[in-house]
Amino acid sequence: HPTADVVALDRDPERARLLLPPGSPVAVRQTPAELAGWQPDLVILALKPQVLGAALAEFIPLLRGALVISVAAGVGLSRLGELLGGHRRLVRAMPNLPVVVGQGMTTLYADSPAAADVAACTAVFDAVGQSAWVASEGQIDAATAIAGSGPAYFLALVEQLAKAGEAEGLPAELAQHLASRTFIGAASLLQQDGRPAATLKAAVCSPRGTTEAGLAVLEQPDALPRAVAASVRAAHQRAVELADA
Ligand SMILES: NC(=O)C1=CN([C@@H]2O[C@H](COP(=O)(O)OP(=O)(O)OC[C@H]3O[C@@H](n4cnc5c(N)ncnc54)[C@H](OP(=O)(O)O)[C@@H]3O)[C@@H](O)[C@H]2O)C=CC1
Ligand SMILES: O=C(O)[C@@H]1CCC=N1
Repeated sequence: HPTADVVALDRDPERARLLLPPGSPVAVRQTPAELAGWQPDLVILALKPQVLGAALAEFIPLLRGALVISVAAGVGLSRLGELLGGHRRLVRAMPNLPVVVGQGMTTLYADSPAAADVAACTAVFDAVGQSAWVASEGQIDAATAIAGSGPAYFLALVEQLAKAGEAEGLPAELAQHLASRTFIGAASLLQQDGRPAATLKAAVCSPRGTTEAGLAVLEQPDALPRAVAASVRAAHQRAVELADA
């Protein structure tokens, strides 16, 4: 936000500065103690679930009065509240990696949040893509398995498509280029056209053509449908496990 004072805390401030664009007004500090006396309105905790338990105590003095957003996969509001000394103005967010190019999809949940807090969180995550609030905390873990981890699934498919292209006789570099441009093109089409994926998929299939032949294999119940369902189930399960990490 152009008028906000933004401070990034990172154990390695030099590395953090390298992530900021030249001339960025964001200040970088190493420890919460360096911000003693400052009362931020909004704090985003972007630590791994496994380190939250050990790391959060030193943040408690900084957070008084702040709206706190955690992006940690799996870690529930009740545990976050305990780790933050009973802090209650808490929101769970699950963004995804495309936030770095302004195309993120973030899922949000809080227990009975104030309207102003909903508006503040929505503004933060809409600035880097789109956001959606879910009705129950459990849905955040399911959304993590879809949108949080999802970019990696699609990128894994691009990898496999490129490998398959190579196996069919294309040069490796060309196969990679074809696979990634096809992925980007299909995603742009989905975005701009507005019709559901199933409808656009049907538009690619010429009667008795090549796509039908490919999909007949890919969409066998034991192939893509099973692999995707099992992968999402494993990611969802892992989010639930991380609650106790
Ligand atoms: N990657 C993704 O696409 C998404 C990740 N998330 C969530 O974001 C969080 C971060 O994940 P991710 O960015 O992938 O992980 P990273 O390991 O890249 O980032 C974790 C950061 O926390 C720092 N850190 C570790 N221990 C401490 C500590 N004790 N005190 C202060 N800082 C510490 C790490 O520093 P150092 O490198 O020095 O260890 C690192 O900068 C996780 O909770 C994850 O669930 C949510 C949505 C999507
Ligand atoms: O892999 C993870 O645990 C995190 C959460 C969603 C994406 N990355």
